Amino acid sequence: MFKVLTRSCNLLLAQTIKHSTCTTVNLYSTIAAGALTRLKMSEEKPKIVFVLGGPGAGKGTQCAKIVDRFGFVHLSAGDLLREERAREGSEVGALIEDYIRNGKIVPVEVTCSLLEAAMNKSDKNKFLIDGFPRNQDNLDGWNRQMSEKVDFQFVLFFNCSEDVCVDRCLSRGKSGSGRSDDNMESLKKRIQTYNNDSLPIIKHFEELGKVKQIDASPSSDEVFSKVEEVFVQSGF
Ligand SMILES: Nc1ncnc2c1ncn2[C@@H]1O[C@H](COP(=O)(O)OP(=O)(O)O)[C@@H](O)[C@H]1O
Ligand SMILES: Nc1ccn([C@H]2C[C@H](O)[C@@H](COP(=O)(O)OP(=O)(O)O)O2)c(=O)n1
Repeated sequence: MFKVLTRSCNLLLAQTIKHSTCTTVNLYSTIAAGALTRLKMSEEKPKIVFVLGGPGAGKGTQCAKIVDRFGFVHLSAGDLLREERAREGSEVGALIEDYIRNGKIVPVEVTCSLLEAAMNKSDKNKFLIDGFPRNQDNLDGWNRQMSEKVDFQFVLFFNCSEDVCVDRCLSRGKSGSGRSDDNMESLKKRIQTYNNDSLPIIKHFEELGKVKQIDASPSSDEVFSKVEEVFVQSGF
């Protein structure tokens, strides 16, 4: 993401130009101009879209389609937490499992660091941040650690009734998601957390005029046609 290497190459090229013959200077100038353009592009802050909605609303499903159509990188906070939980030697694995199983939101220090590391690993400049920020702690941590480093675009909010969300999660569990929270007991807590902690965050972004709301109850292709409109209208 942040191309320090490009900067060094550029300096090297500038020094080479100083000590070269005229023809070589022209050649190197052209290369240097290219390097400069790349440097300028790489210095642009990454564009961020937050993707929110109830558990099972279809966030992951729609993100996969947005990646294919618009070239975003999909970073799911839940997936990153599950990966970290499964990583051998992780010091926070047990903590993550406890939070996930009980439908609670993992402290932001863990989640935000995983998100930042995943962004830094990528050479792309457009990110869908799925399932984050999910409570005030998530939002405050993001504002402290990341908001200055990114170019926030909007919140894509998949709105869906509780019954549809529950049905989708239970079917996902039955068809072998292997998730320790796709069961009725965890779901009750996840929905409570969503209503109490996540909806106020969506409301906060709404007050800032930053929410693009989509009805997530139709088929996934129908939902995506609305998503597509939002991204095209937003210049992607
Ligand atoms: N529009 C839709 N209609 C019916 N089922 C859907 C739709 N979108 C997603 N699903 C299914 O519902 C489940 C939850 O979707 P997922 O994208 O994993 O949701 P989330 O990321 O919001 O938890 C999955 O099994 C998925 O295949
Ligand atoms: N910002 C986040 C996102 C997810 N988590 C944890 C708690 C959530 O219940 C689980 C699962 O989240 P995920 O986004 O994968 O799934 P659902 O939207 O709930 O279907 O991960 C978290 O602690 N903090």
